[in-house]
Amino acid sequence: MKITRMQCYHVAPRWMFLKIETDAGITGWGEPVLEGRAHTVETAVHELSEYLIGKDPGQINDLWQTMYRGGFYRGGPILMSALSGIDQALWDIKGKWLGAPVATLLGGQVRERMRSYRWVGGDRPSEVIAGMQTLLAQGIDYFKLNGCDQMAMIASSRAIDDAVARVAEIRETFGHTVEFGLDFHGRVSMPMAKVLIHELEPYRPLFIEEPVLPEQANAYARLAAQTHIPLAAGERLFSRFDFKSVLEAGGLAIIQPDLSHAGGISECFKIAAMAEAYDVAFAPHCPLGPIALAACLQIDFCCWNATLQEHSMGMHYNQQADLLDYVHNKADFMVEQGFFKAPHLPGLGVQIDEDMVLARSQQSQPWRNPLWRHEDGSLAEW
Ligand SMILES: O=C(O)[C@H](O)[C@@H](O)[C@@H](O)[C@H](O)CO
Ligand SMILES: [Mg+2]
Repeated sequence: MKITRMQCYHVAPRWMFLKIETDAGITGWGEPVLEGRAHTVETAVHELSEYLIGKDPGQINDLWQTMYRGGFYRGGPILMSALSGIDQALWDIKGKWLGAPVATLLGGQVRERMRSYRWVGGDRPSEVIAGMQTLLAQGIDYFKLNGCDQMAMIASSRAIDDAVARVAEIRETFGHTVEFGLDFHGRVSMPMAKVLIHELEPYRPLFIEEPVLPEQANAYARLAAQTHIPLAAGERLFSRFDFKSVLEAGGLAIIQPDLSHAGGISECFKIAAMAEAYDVAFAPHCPLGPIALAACLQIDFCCWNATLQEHSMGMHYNQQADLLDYVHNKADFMVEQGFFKAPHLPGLGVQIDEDMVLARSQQSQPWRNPLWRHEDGSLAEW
């Protein structure tokens, strides 16, 4: 079998799908996207395609190493997002060719279902209680919300109190009938993370995500030493080599690589194994589309330390389209009592509505995250 064509499709809300075609008539789908930089990633996919057109798609390991090492420069969000989506599509082809889900090819299932969690509130967390009440009525009791609004390097006690009050209200309203992660989203400086984490300790959130920016990853161990709250990060780390230093330094209880940014199925399967050696849980980041989620689920069902799966159903970014709009086999991705079922179809297990992708790709607008400013006019971390 040989790869004959690779084509990217930009679709609402902010995703990009890659279709890889072969001379055997088998196609594979991937999601090589970096939110807000889709066109840059598309160019990287096009450049990497020079290593793939005419090659055997089944040679995933060699194609991965060639794409990673062949261009001298390696790693980082753009190149690794391009590589990730290509890797996903190659595994989709391999599974379809062999008639098995990717999880089966990677050694088979270690669980019967996978715990998921649902976003509530938006970029500036609001209506969290109402959102949780609505979803709790549907049997969903695991959530994630942004833990704070923008936060100055030395924040006011009012800003700290606002963040803590939101969490206190969750516990006052629901007690411990709900679990929730707090995403600091890299908005908080190290000094303020110490203060916020200390103030949040009594409310026992399930985890605190990106307590500081990835550039401050050396602070995770110090922050962990002051709290019992599990710390999580990883959506802005892009390979085994990024995770290696973080795992060695310690501090993270949960790592959250994104299968569309951190090297795809091939790389994240290895990252999960590295984390297991350090007794660290694996919880793939996935605020993206259905192909990215399908890739995550393949890894979730064959990695013992996979614990929590993010998804974007009803997420605040999903304007003009929601998670399953481009999918034929929607039922395979429905969350039941908070859990995903095991994938059963060959490959990634997602059947893409190509007509809809083609139609919507004609009208898609580029997505950009907002630029936030502090009250003094300086740029704020979003
Ligand atoms: O945890 C999450 O989902 C993420 O922090 C998410 O909010 C961001 O990654 C966003 O997708 C960036 O454009
Ligand atoms: Mg996050």
